[in-house]
Amino acid sequence: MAESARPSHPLSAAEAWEFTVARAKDTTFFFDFDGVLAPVADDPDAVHPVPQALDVLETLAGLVARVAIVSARPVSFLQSRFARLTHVDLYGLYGLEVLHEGEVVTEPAALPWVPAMADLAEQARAELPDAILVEYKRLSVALHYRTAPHLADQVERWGHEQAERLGLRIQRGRMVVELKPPVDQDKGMVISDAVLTAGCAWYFGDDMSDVKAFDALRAREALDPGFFGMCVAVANPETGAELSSAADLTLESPEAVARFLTDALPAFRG
Ligand SMILES: O=P(O)(O)OC[C@H]1O[C@H](O[C@H]2O[C@H](CO)[C@@H](O)[C@H](O)[C@H]2O)[C@H](O)[C@@H](O)[C@@H]1O
Repeated sequence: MAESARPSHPLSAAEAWEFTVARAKDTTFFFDFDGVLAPVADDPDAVHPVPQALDVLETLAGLVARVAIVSARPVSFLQSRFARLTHVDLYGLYGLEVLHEGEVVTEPAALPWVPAMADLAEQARAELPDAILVEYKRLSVALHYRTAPHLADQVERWGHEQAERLGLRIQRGRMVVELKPPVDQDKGMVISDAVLTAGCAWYFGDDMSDVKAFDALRAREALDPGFFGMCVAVANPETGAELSSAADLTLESPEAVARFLTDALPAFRG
């Protein structure tokens, strides 16, 4: 098929698919994990991707240049959830970790922060109310108030004090405050690097950290008139409005994401 000019935004899903299919081998698909491939639940450890997502990601990876999951979860967690996907790349902890040739590679500048993060997780468990779920992720600590939303301000205050004391950065998310090392890495930087040689990329996200990934696609489009970026939001009651307003398209749920991709597969096969 002859290469057509990049479609302009706003555009319909059908227009976006048509353009993408025509340059499939030059296209990367990026997915956030929680809220995009997996439904949100009270316990972060109990979360699994929707089964239909596993099949469609693996199939898609055989049809396009690359499929990658870009998550705030550690790579080890993603591996446990996507063990049977052999052609999907994994970025963890906002890109501080990447799975490369079967090995987890960690950003060296972040490594000295491991002991401080372990101590911080212990301190959080000791000082915050029991209703706050403390998730230790080796290079960050997430403080979850989903089951105790009335404690949001207290968690926010505590997080700020610790960030100031230790020189950490704060990332807010859906009913969560996360403390991270002061290392320049975020989903926007992951996407900027990863699309340097791509002609087309899609990003599916639902949370505040995904806005930077959307911005990275927009910035790439502004630099390169040949590049096409498609930003897809997944609806939710917390950050949904902000994500939707920055997106080209909004889907209702992780199940809808899997359906949306599955429905597009026949077009890739001509
Ligand atoms: O970048 P992501 O893969 O989307 O990770 C963002 C955060 O996701 C997880 O928290 C969210 O999902 C939990 C499980 O459904 C939910 O309980 C919580 O309220 C959400 O914020 C994860 O636990 C965090 O570490 C990530 O930062």
